[in-house]
Amino acid sequence: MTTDQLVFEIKRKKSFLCIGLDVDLDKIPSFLLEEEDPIFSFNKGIIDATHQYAVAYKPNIAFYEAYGLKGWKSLERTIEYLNQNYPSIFTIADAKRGDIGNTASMYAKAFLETLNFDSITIAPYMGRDSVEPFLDFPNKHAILLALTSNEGAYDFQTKKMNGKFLYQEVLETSKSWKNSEQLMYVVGATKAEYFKEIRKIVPKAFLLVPGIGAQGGNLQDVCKYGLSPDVGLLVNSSRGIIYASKASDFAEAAGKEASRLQKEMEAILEEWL
Ligand SMILES: O=C(O)c1cc(=O)[nH]c(=O)n1[C@@H]1O[C@H](COP(=O)(O)O)[C@@H](O)[C@H]1O
Repeated sequence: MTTDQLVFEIKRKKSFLCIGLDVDLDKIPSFLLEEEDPIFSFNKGIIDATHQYAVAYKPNIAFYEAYGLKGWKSLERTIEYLNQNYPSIFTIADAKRGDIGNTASMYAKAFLETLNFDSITIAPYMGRDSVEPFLDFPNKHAILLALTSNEGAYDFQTKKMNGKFLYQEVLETSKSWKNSEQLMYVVGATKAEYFKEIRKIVPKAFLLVPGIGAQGGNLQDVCKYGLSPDVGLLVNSSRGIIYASKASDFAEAAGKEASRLQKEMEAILEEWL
């Protein structure tokens, strides 16, 4: 999907909500465990109940790899279901990959071609050749970890290098890479005080913002300085939506929580656009 198409969908749906499909078999309703593919059944329920409120879905690959071949099959079915039934939804493989060039090319093929996601999250610390293979695919995107939502973000990302924070160096340097217009960046909602500086470096780029809900980040704080002229935000919630209820009404409860966030986003967009 092109960035323009994503912006169009955000304006059409009045939403920049991304829903994280981080499925844990210990947390889904027990009746689903009797199904042939409980993870896919859960995802299908969540997607069907929330798609009108969201513009993106982000399965975190760890939650599928944890279940071996079966988990990988569930991931494959989930992305196929999204691509076939909701082709205007932006899809993110939250895989946090990063390796030397020829290996990066195979990761890119795996997620952007074989599984056919629109984008993938990437750890940028191996540098240019570890990222550029993901940008060789037209209309696909690499989402670089810039300033992450976790406490450990302060271990390296806010350390100074050449007088700049490491996350600033990631943002600035990556702008010079081939096809850099296909880059997006992860910035945690728990780091809202950094958005003003970040927008000075990447005024237009899309930011994927996890950390609202379960991690305590706040949508209003993110939007204060995080919005770009064309919105430029995808705000993710995983546990806060998909486990809104752990009973048989899980899909309905997820729909309600997604709708609540969409309405909050609509009010923000009305003022912004
Ligand atoms: O790349 C990510 O999506 C990510 C980056 C980051 O800085 N923090 C972060 O929480 N994430 C992911 O975003 C999701 C957050 O989930 P919840 O805290 O349940 O909403 C998880 O899949 C995390 O792995």
